[in-house]
Amino acid sequence: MKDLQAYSFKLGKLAVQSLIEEAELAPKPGLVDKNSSGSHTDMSLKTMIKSAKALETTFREIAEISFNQIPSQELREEIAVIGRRGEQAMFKATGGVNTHKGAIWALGLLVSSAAMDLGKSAIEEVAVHAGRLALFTDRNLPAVKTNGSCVKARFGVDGAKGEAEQGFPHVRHYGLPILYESRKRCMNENLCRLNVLIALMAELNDTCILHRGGAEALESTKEHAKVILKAGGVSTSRGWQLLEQLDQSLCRQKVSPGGSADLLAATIFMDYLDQNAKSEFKRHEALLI
Ligand SMILES: CC(C)(COP(=O)(O)OP(=O)(O)OC[C@H]1O[C@@H](n2cnc3c(N)ncnc32)[C@H](O[C@H]2O[C@H](COP(=O)(O)OP(=O)(O)OP(=O)(O)O)[C@@H](O)[C@H]2O)[C@@H]1O)[C@@H](O)C(=O)NCCC(=O)NCCS
Ligand SMILES: Nc1ncnc2[nH]cnc12
Repeated sequence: MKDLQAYSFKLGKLAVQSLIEEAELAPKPGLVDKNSSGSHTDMSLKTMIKSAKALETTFREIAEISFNQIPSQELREEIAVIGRRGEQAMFKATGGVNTHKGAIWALGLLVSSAAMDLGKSAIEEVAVHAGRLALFTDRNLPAVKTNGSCVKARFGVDGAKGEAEQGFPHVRHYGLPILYESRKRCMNENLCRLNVLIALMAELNDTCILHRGGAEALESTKEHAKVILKAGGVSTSRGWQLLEQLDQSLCRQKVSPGGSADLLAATIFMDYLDQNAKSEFKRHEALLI
């Protein structure tokens, strides 16, 4: 019982910390960061931080209810209730602004999965189990039109739901690998995380970009992000210059890669889980010597 409470508390803190670190990271093209509000007129870094902090209870409750469970219909619907309460807490904290809806979804599922076995699984498995949970239908989902549902119907993309149901492939195949590869190249952590964002933007069918800018904006954003990666990433002077140009271009179009920002937060969270598991393993090894 003590383990459960301590681990749930930790997961809640790590999820919030990941959201705050994502929000602060700068310069992020079109997004809110510590330098500017990007393409947004209704949010600032202050709003993002307030929103993130208001979600700690949500993540902790999701962790508590997921302890010792396996992905199931019942658990899926239980965390949906908590997740929707989290959305209300977010709207209350931000005065009605949608800062973190996609992040509540992604991190909620990942927290649930991490809590199922108290951190004994490798992070790959955490993402895959989160996907299994997402595959259960939430029978209480209110039938409301969302930006995501309209865009998915119009452009035939998977969106946030599909990303989760497939076990977060963009986090596993792009986010985490580029984070590790950038660290090997001895970049500072800021640059490593900016590279993660760019790698996600190069591949993701972000429904936020599609909603505000259509298919043309999505394609040009992906292409521009790919050129940054080809230039060696944001740590090269050419890559940095291209990053600044991308920011200017997205702000001019009032387009924002909110889905990529959520998956950056998910990547940061998964990396913290991994570091946590490794330090626990070392602690056990030391006890055995
Ligand atoms: C399954 C849900 C995610 C709902 O799905 P739906 O398809 O209805 O999607 P949306 O309501 O539109 O929200 C999805 C948000 O996910 C982010 N996102 C976008 N593309 C992707 C992608 N390819 N992969 C992963 N994630 C993606 C994105 O969130 C960020 O942007 C938000 C702002 O977006 P936007 O809606 O465009 O902005 P608004 O201000 O509202 O409008 P405009 O200003 O542009 O006019 C911001 O919040 C970021 O987080 C998408 O917005 C899920 O939410 C659901 O079913 N929840 C119910 C509860 C539940 O089951 N919870 C369980 C786990 S806790
Ligand atoms: N930093 C950010 N700016 C705008 N929208 C976001 N959604 C998630 N993170 C965001």
